[in-house]
Amino acid sequence: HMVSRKLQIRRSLPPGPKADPLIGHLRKIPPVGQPEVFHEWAKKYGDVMYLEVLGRKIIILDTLEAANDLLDKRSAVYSCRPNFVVFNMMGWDRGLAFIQYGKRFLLHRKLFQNYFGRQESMVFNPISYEESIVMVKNLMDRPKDYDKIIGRYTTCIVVRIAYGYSIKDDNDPLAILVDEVGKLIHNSGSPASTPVDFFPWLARFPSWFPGTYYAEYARKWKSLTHEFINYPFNFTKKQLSEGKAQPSFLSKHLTDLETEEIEDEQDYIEDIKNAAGQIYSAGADTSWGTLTVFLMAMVLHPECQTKAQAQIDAVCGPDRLPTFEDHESLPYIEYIMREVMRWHPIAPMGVPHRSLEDDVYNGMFIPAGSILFANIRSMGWHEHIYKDAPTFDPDRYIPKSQGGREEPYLSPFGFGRRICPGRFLAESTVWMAMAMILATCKIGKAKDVDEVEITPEVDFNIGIVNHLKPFKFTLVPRTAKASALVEEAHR
Ligand code: HEM
Repeated sequence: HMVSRKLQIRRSLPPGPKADPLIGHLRKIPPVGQPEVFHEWAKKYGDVMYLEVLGRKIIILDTLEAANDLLDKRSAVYSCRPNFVVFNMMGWDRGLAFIQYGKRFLLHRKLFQNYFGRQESMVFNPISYEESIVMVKNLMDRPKDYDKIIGRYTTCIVVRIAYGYSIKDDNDPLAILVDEVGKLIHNSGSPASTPVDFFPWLARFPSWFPGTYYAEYARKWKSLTHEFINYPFNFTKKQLSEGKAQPSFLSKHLTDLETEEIEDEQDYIEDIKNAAGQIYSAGADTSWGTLTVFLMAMVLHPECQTKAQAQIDAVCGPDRLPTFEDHESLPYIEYIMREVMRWHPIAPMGVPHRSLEDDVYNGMFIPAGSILFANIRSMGWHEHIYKDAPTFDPDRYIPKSQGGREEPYLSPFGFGRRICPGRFLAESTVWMAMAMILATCKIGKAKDVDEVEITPEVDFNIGIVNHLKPFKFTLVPRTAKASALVEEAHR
């Protein structure tokens, strides 16, 4: 009887490719290019696919409809996370992204939502504007350092917001910590090309794994994570006690403590400390990666750059730089941003959710404990929604009322109760950087020794957040006037 029931359940699981005994689909899942391969499979097996890897039940959602139906409309069931063993061992266990559904999750979620709501996030606009000027100034001076400069832009913003801390230069102790931790997070999914690195998110030690690679790795890095979370925390605490603290997420919550009744104050301080740490660990690399994709798009599509610059010139004229006030008047910049995020989302399969109860969807059985990935990358490839999907084409978002196709904005920020709480801040930082770069810089193809233009390859380092490998291009001030405006604003 048990066997027949098991068989019945198995039969009604979502379809998927045939699995190997014990290891399941492990050998079928490629180490890179997973979103692409899953999308191909989905054409054969359907929008909701079932895979099994080393005993873990995995569901891949290929359409926005399926992701919304489950992760959003049934969010009471689908808002937990898998146990991220490696990250927890490294000391990230109180960061919202990794917290399991429950009381602590609700607390952290509230902390983020109250501080980073749509309205609330507008308070950060002046920070993004200021930092974008520093960024273009540095880009003009040292274009070859573009990757570092853009990374510094996004880091400076989140660190100011989280701690009221201003990073001065590359030797700033916090800048160094951020670089170190970036490397750490990037390497934690894939120790080497072993079969475990099938998903950077789910890496863990299977019992047969040689040695104790992760355990050692995690131990080694735990103190660094600790330092990363504690160093700026202690800075702000000290500033507060000296009456010098700049407004920030942390200073607000530490100050509120003086008037609020909190049951376990020590524990609560741990929570706000880790939430502040999460602002910069979740907020910097993501926006950074997105902006390097933007640069790539501009190198490959000079026609889009020209169009954007014509719009900026028409709206801002020659005598001033773009500001957030221009957002409505510069729709083409908004379309470029949407298209960058659809073209190459830097978290192409988002962050996995875990289901808490058995469920049935369109006749398919989804067992409790399933790990669900929404293939955001492939959602941008559905030709019936995105015409010529592989092509970078910001015009696809032009409204119907203006003769356009009005294709929908494919939000890269995830779903349901886990949707990225920093999305409004992310959009404004990314938009500001794009507008400022387009207004003041000219991006082009680099030339090789024979004066032949180099067309860079779109090639990513794969991690939790994908990052374009360094590529060659040119960046110069658009005009002497643009350069002078930046110099002046920078002073
Ligand atoms: C372009 C930039 C960004 C992208 C593409 C991005 C994308 C995402 C995605 C896909 C998720 C997972 C959502 C899900 O599980 O369904 C997420 C979660 C999260 N993001 Fe972002 N994000 C960005 C910027 C930011 C910023 C600036 C912050 C800082 C406030 C932030 C804070 C977080 C946090 C705390 C979570 C975890 C939420 C949870 O587990 O409940 N993100 N983000």
